[in-house]
Amino acid sequence: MSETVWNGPRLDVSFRHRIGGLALEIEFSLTSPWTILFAPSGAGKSTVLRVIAGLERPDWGRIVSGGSDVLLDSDVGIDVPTWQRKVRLVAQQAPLLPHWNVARNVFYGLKPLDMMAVKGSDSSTYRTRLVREVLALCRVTEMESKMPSELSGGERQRVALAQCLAAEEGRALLLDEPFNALDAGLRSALMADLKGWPIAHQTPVLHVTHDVGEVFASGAEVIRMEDGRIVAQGPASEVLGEERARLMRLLKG
Ligand SMILES: Nc1ncnc2c1ncn2[C@@H]1O[C@H](COP(=O)(O)OP(=O)(O)OP(=O)(O)O)[C@@H](O)[C@H]1O
Repeated sequence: MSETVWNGPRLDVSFRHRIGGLALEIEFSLTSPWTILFAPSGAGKSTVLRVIAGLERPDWGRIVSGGSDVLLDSDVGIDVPTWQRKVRLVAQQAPLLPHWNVARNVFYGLKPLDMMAVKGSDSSTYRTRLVREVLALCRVTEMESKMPSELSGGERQRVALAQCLAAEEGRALLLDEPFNALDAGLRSALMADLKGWPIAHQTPVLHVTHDVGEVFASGAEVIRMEDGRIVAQGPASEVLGEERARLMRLLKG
C-alpha cells in the first residue's frame, strides 16, 4: 500500500499525554495513503486514535491536517470538536444503532441532509448506489437487512467500516484493529480491495494493529511505537524485520 505516491493531505500529529501509568510522547506524520501504527497490546494505540479524533484531550498537543488546517493546538487554545474534525474512527467496539438494520446504519453515516435526500429526490439513486458499493466493498451485502444484534463481531466491524466509508470525505480515516475478528483469507482480500480507497477519496488511513502478519500482508508504511514513543517509521521490512525473523523461527519450530 505504501508504494503508491501520496498527493493527498498529510496529517501531522504531536502530543504528550499521561493515561493511567502510561506516559505518551507522540510525534509522527502521515505521508502515505495507508499507514499502520504497530505496538503491543496496551501500548496506547487506541489512545493515539482517540486523541486524533478529538475524543480524548491530551495534556498538550498539536494536530494539523494538510499543513495548515489546525485541529488541535494547545498553545493557542484551538481544540476543534470531534464532530467538526471530519476524522472518521472505526473503533474496536463499533457503536451501531441497535434499532436500525445494517443498510440503515450505513445511511446514518451520510450527512443528515443526505439521509433526507435518500427519500426520493434525484440524489436518491446515487445515495443508494453509494451504500450498496460500500456494503459490497466491505463484503456485507447479504447482511443489509439484518439487525446489529444478529451480526458476528467481524461482521459488525465491517458494517462500521462501511458506515465510515460512505460518509462524506474527511481529513483522515482511523481504523482500530479493524480486521482482528476476520480469518486470514478475508482479511487479505479486504485489505487488497480497500487499497485504492485513500487515493480515490484523498483521505489518509491510519490503521492500528499488534499483528505482525497483518502488517506484512498490508504492504503499508509502518510506524512503530514503544514505551509511549514513536521509535521508527518506514517499510515493514525495515521497521519490523526482527519480528518477522522471530516469527519465521517460531514457525520452523
Ligand atoms: N480511561 C483510562 N484510565 C486509565 N487508564 C486507561 C484508560 N484507558 C486506557 N487506559 C490504559 O492506558 C493504556 C493504553 O490503552 P490503549 O487502549 O490506548 O492501548 P492499546 O495499545 O490500544 O491496547 P489494545 O491493543 O489492547 O487495544 C492501557 O494500559 C490501558 O489500560
